[in-house]
Order: sequence, then C-alpha cells, then structure tokens
Amino acid sequence: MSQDRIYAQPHGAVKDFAFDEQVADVFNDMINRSVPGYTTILHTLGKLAPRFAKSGTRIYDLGCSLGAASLAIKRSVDIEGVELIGVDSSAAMISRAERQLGAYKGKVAVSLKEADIRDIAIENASLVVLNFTLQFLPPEDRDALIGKIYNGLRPGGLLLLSEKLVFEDNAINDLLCELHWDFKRDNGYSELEIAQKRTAIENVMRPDSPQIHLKRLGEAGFSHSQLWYQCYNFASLVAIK
Ligand SMILES: Nc1ncnc2c1ncn2[C@@H]1O[C@H](C[S@+](CC[C@H]([NH3+])C(=O)[O-])CC(=O)[O-])[C@@H](O)[C@H]1O
Ligand SMILES: O=C(O)C(=O)Cc1ccccc1
Repeated sequence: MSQDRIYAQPHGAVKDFAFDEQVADVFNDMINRSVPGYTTILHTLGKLAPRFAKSGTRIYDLGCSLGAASLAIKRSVDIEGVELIGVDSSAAMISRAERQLGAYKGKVAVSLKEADIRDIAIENASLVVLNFTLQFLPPEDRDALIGKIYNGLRPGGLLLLSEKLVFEDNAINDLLCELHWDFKRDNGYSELEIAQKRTAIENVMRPDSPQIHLKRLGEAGFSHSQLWYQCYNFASLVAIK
C-alpha cells in the first residue's frame, strides 16, 4: 500500500476532496495517519460483531471504502448464515475492496455494491456500521438515513457510528483541532499537507456535534445510545434498537 503524498506539493487552487483512484490507492495509509483511534475502533468492531451477528440476518457496512470494517467483521464472526453487505459509491474503492475481502476466507458471505447509501434498502439487519461515512452526506439527508437504518434493524440490533466531531464551545473546538493537527504532524504530514487537506475537505465533510448525533439517534427511535470512544475530535457511538 502506497504512502499518502497527495497534498505534499503546492496545488494552487485546491480541488474538493473526492474518493477517486488516487485517493483509493493510498487510502489505508491516509486514514491510519489522519484518524486518531481508527485502529481501536476496528478492534472494538471485532468484539461487537460476534455479540450482535445472528444466523439468518444481515450486516451492513455503509461507506465501506477498502473494506477494513467488513474485514474486521469477517474475521470475528464465525457462524454460518450471516450476509454482509458492503456499500460504497466510489468505483475505485469497491474494486479494491473486492480484492481485499476476496482474499480472506471465512463463514460470512460478503457482497459488495457500488451504490449511494441513500438509495439502498436496509432490511433484517443485526448490525449496521457507519464508520466515518455520515459526515460526507449533505446534512439535510442525515436524519432520513439514520431513520432508514433504525427501521431496517431488528429489535436488539446495533448501529456503530464513528464520526469526526465539531464542538459548540469554540475554545474546546480549537484545542481539539490543534491536538488532531499535532497527531497528523507526528505521523509525518507537513504543514502544507495539513493546510491543503483542510481546504479540500471543507466543503465535502461537515461534522456534527455530539449533541446533534445523540438527538438524531433519539429522534430516529433509538432508546439506547452512547458515545463509547473519543480521541480529540474523533468519536464512535453505539445505538441499540
Ligand atoms: N452517499 C454515499 N454513498 C455511498 N458511499 C459514500 C457516500 N458518501 C461517501 N461515501 C463513501 O464513504 C467512505 C468514507 S471513508 C469510510 C472508511 C471506512 N468505513 C473504513 O472503515 O475504513 C471515511 C473517510 O475517508 O474519512 C468513502 O469511501 C466514500 O466513497
Ligand atoms: O485528514 C483529515 O484531516 C480528516 O479530518 C480525516 C479524513 C480522513 C480521510 C479522508 C478525509 C478526511
């Protein structure tokens, strides 16, 4: 897997960030060096998946990228009769995910679809994963997606929702952003790379506050929801139907 050097040279006018071939090629390196807690969250997904997966049900990985969350599920769920559906709107991501997941033999049947997660049906789900995907949907489409997930989950089913966060308190928001940029510096990104990536994602990735996430989950019908992990301005929540 190649190193992310996408924003290493001056770009002049920085284009909006897109999940194209260039990004897909370096995505594993990019997400590991950019998202504090990414490995911890996937490790914990490997603990959650066998607790919630049931034979005769489906698991959805929405915005699956290269299939890292699907792989964590496939590795940890050792029962027959579970169907894992990975969905991503990027053709570049789906073709690489096919290769990565095909190489691992397990009991869970995996099918990958190139589709918009706003357009697919969600049915008979024991587990739904939104690992850093909701933040890329237009804010006005987020309530409907969480509602569709709630309706598609079986009673007792789990939603794992990981997101970058924004904080209502400006002093706290600035401090946690600074700590995230320190994390990126420590992982070898230059000031130019950090600044250009920031411009590129400004219009395409709009984080919500923890309060907005919990309110949205409650309004969708989830009566149990909790933030279970946070590192700086990155977090993961669980919600149980
Ligand atoms: N409307 C949409 N429909 C389908 N896919 C979408 C949509 N919008 C964005 N995506 C897809 O959501 C993914 C978000 S990355 C997820 C990481 C992964 N979950 C992981 O566990 O490694 C997170 C990040 O880059 O910060 C990309 O692959 C997009 O193509
Ligand atoms: O890189 C960043 O600054 C982020 O906020 C996380 C991220 C990771 C991968 C793609 C887009 C954003």
